Amino acid sequence: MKRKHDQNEEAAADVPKAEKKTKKNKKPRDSIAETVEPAATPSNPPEEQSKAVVKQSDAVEKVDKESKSEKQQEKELSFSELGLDPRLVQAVAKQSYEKPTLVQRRAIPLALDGQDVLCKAKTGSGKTAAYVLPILSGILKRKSVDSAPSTSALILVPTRELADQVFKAIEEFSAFCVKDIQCVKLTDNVSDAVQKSLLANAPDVVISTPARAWKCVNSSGLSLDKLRYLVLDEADLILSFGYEEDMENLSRSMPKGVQTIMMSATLTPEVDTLKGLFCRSPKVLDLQEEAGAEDETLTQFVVKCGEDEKFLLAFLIFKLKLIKGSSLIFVSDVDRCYRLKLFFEQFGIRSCVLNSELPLNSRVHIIEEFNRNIYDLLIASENEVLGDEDKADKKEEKKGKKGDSEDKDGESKKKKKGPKRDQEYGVSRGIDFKNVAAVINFDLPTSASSYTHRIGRTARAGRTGMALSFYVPKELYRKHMPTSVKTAENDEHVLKKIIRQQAKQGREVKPYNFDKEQMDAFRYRMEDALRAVTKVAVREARTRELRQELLKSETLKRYFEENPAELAHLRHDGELRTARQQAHLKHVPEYLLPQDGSKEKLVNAGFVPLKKQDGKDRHHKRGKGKGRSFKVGGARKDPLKTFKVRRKK
Ligand SMILES: Nc1ncnc2c1ncn2[C@@H]1O[C@H](COP(=O)(O)OP(=O)(O)OP(=O)(O)O)[C@@H](O)[C@H]1O
Repeated sequence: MKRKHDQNEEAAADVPKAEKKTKKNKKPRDSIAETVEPAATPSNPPEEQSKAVVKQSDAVEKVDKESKSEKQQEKELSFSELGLDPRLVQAVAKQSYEKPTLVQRRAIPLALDGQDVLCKAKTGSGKTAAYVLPILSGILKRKSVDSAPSTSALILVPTRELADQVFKAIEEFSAFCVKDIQCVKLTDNVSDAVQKSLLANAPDVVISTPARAWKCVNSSGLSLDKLRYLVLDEADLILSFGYEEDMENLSRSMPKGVQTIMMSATLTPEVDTLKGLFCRSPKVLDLQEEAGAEDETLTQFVVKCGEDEKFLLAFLIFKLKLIKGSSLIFVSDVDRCYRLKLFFEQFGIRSCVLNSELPLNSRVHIIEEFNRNIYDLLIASENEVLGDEDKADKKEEKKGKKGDSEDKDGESKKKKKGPKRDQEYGVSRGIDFKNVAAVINFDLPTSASSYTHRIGRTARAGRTGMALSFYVPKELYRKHMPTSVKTAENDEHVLKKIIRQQAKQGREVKPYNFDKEQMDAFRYRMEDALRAVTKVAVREARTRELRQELLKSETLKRYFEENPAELAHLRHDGELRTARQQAHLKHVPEYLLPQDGSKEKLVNAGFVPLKKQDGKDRHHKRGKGKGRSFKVGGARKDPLKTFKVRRKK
């Protein structure tokens, strides 16, 4: 792919690096002192020297205080101080956003100033508002002097789900200027004629995936002549979704002087390529590090376990309700979604499934319902559609050939499977799942960047959250064939990359050990349930759900459009019942439960592991009836060290 790099751009891109270097190397006291007062030299008499030292330290303190208060002041900035249109500030207040987030404080003024911005900020940090608000503000300003309709902004996103989400955000932010902002998304399944008519009135903002956008530009449905803003949201993913050609075509159709804003959770070579195609000397905001560990609201754990133990752990965690709030469980492929759902069904644990096979309407509805806390458990698959992001990791880390070829193989297989599924689907990419207490990587992703995107679904916008990932060590891989997945072969290798990448961001991924003895008491139930979840049952479940969802999605679509209230009653977490039903598994007998009455939750994160193994045997077994019960000792303040389960009365 050709790049339009010019020297200016490269120089501009280097600026933040240089700034960072000076920031890192700068010892504030020394360097500030040098500029404030000359250092004592032999020519200065001793009293003068001591006066100078006193002066120096006074001055240093003053500057320190000033820079602290500047930072503090910046932190306390309100939306109304950012220079946005008052109608937008009003809409933001309606959303109950108290203060702008870091990315909003930094990006909004630059965007309002007309600068190209390339922004790297962590997932869930509020990037959508950071570009939507200044663009809407700019459009409103233009409209106050020129009301002629024209498409001013094109927002490109990698997935349909993300397009829906951005569309909703724009609807909300333009609540007080509805007449002045027309927004259209091109990702709905409508005929070309309908799409043309939507674009005929030159809506102010167009949201699309690159493929749709190019199709419309190419067919003259979408005119970019008056375009003033271009946004590439989730820029790191756009090329990995295979939109290279569309992006190149679009870049050639861009009029001069378009202001480009690129948002990304990671800065990959793909982002660099897009920067070359679309940006003029962008201001690069690397806010990932600046957000720093102090703002960290996410706790990350990894659990080493065998392939079947993943099912055992999941059963324990959800049957004993060890997580407070809703959880998003990631698995490696669509079959796995249904295997886990049917497994949960055996124990009466309700869950719903989200994957690329389901119709778009169902997917959107499932996400909406999940965000309304209707479901506690959502099982999602993503990898079978998106293997490509591994490339970025590999380019970055120049890994061994073996791993590469394996992944490429995997990729090509994945691509062959492609046509059946929606290539524009993406669960962990930019979708704003609200109030997710925990992300469970039931199957570890195949790359560190995928991990970043997955865990970004929790701990959003300052809320707390937890990520718990299972990984299978080499020696346990393929030791339980019915539950084995191919991706687990590289778990250890991927985990190393994940830990390294998280460490770069000042985040720690802590190992966590469950008490095997406690787990073993539940093992036979897990095995019973797994035996019932046969390949045939999984296949049937998959077909049945697809049939049901198609029915819900298509046949009922019009009805629900007319009766939106009824939509609330359409659930997606019903039992599929394709596996042998074992009623006894739905109840956990008392003798299996811990003896003490209640259970504590992990502070703010919602998760209470069974027991932390720290080498000391802190639990006391007690004989009781035919089963075992246990009491966990340890500090009460640390919920990681204790857990109690409420007995059924
Ligand atoms: N200033 C704010 N105050 C409170 N909540 C906010 C603020 N800005 C955004 N949010 C909320 O934070 C959540 C995450 O925002 P958003 O989806 O824009 O994040 P993001 O950085 O784009 O994440 P991702 O990289 O995963 O797409 C949303 O629910 C949004 O409503």
